[in-house]
Amino acid sequence: MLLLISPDGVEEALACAEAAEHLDIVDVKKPDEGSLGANFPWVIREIRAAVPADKPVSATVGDVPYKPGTVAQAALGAAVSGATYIKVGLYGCGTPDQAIEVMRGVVRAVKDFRPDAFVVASGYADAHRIGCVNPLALPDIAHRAGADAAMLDTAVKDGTRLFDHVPPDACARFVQQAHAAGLLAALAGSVKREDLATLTRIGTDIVGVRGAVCEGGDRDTGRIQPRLVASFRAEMDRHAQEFAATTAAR
Ligand SMILES: O=C[C@H](O)COP(=O)(O)O
Repeated sequence: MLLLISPDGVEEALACAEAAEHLDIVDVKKPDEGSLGANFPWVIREIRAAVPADKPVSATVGDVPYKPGTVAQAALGAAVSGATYIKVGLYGCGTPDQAIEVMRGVVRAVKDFRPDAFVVASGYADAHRIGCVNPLALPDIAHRAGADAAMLDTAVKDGTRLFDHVPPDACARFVQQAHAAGLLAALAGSVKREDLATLTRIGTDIVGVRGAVCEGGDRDTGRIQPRLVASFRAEMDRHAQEFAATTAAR
């Protein structure tokens, strides 16, 4: 399982760079603009320059409206700024057809510019709270749009977590459907260390975190700490080893 960490700016990206050996993807975000809030192009550029070259930089395009042209142009902006993972939160899409239309525009805009870029279609585990597309439709949406991964996060950061809204069995189906479509499955949403056993068992490819690696576990007032990134990674590795041993013993 890959570890994606979401800094809110250059200072936290430097903390990620310090912990680079423990993480896989640095995900530029602007949390005060929403769960998948988009940061400025110059911040993406500065973070790309600050993070070791072998670590991919991801950028969120925002909690986007159902405006396919606007979103495609924003996604290209993230790619031009140096992100190679482009994440789109389909906040304003009420139906799978709307979400596919938005994602098709993003895939074309990004891949025309950079064919090896990795496009992530993200829905929200707590979609029922904001009236957006069913989270379990994301693998099919991502597949039909030509994206590379389907993701879930939570829209409302009020302490509720991924599994409060989409229980482990449903997340397992999400992962299976993504894999059946040839996609990676990424899961996030106030994930904590105690969720790692389940995320490992169900075959999650990428886990996204912020709060869990911030001081005090607080994604808003805490700052990302390299030592928390290292200990989160150690816990991931422990679960991966335990899971491998259990599977081998069967
Ligand atoms: O993409 C991952 C998100 O930044 C998750 O943030 P969170 O762990 O604070 O919910």
